[in-house]
Amino acid sequence: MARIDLDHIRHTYTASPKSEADYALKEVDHSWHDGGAYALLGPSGCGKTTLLNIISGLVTASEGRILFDGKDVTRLSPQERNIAQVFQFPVIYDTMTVFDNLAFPLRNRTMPEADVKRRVDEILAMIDLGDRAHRKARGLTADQKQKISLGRGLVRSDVAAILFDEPLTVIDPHMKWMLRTQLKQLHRQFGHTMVYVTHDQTEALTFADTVVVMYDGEIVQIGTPEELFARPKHTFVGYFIGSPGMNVVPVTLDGGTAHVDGEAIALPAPPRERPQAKTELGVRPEFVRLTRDGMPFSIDTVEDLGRHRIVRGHLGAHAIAAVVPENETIPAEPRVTFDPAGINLYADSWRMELEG
Ligand SMILES: Nc1ncnc2c1ncn2[C@@H]1O[C@H](COP(=O)(O)OP(=O)(O)OP(=O)(O)O)[C@@H](O)[C@H]1O
Repeated sequence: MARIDLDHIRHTYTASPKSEADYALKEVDHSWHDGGAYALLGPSGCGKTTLLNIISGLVTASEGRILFDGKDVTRLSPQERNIAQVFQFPVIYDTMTVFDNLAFPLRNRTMPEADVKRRVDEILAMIDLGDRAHRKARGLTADQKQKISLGRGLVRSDVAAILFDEPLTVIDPHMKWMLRTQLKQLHRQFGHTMVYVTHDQTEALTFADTVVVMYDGEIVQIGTPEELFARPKHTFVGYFIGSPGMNVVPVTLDGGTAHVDGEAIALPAPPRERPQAKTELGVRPEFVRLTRDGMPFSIDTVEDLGRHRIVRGHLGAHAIAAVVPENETIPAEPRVTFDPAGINLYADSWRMELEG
């Protein structure tokens, strides 16, 4: 397994890029530690696959270097980098049996047959295909074939990293949950460096220790699921992670107070700098309280999810969502307050540090 250093990587698919907008991947300069479980999370087109393919060697970055354990692998092929990669759709040998598909990467490296059998049997149990081991892959369903692909990615324990590109797209929802849990267990057991691309926050947050959130060709935050929830560095992170996402309202600032539509909101502390830029206040629905005192609030809808309700309404012209626990009553004429512990401030979409 390897530490991965992304040294000032940039990538463009354009022959002669003229501006930053021509880069599918803006500058990435990070170290990912040996044995880490990383998820690359972001919407379609934000550059996740480009970054993953740069790590695997399927794409050579236009600029910068990539190092595995300090060794420059920028110009090396995926085989030379010793990487396992699992794609969105099955990549298997249809005419081979399930067992032989899984054994192939091991036999290629001349592993003794007894060890091949032990390892393949372990993986077959994990992907729940033990009873089909000696069937040809050709006759299997799409999700069974994808499980073989996943198994092939996991079968070797001597790879530098295992890369997954939306590997569970064709798997049915229940199996998805099981495989994700097993991947996590496997990671704990063997400590592989794993990088997992997805646009699904549940998949990212349950799989990874560290989530890398991408937006428009840029990494906007790298953090634990808890950090992304409590302190989104960019309004996009607040909006993209969480269900519903963070409420964001434009404010003007006056020391330790934010003003929205003539209403004053006490901040936990004044911001360190005086921003010239567009300022916004972000508060997750879990920190919005519906009370009898506070700012005027009109309710549009109440959605009962069993354990809590999601109340959507308006503070002046601004849409606000609140999560209300099942055991709390919603006042007949509700007003709204924001728990200071959940308040974040943003200048031009980037989080501002507060004093103290
Ligand atoms: N081979 C290519 N040639 C030209 N442009 C490309 C190529 N591959 C990707 N792009 C462009 O680069 C940008 C990033 O694409 P990329 O596939 O890396 O994003 P993504 O986050 O993985 O999206 P998705 O989830 O849809 O795969 C997009 O604007 C895409 O159109």
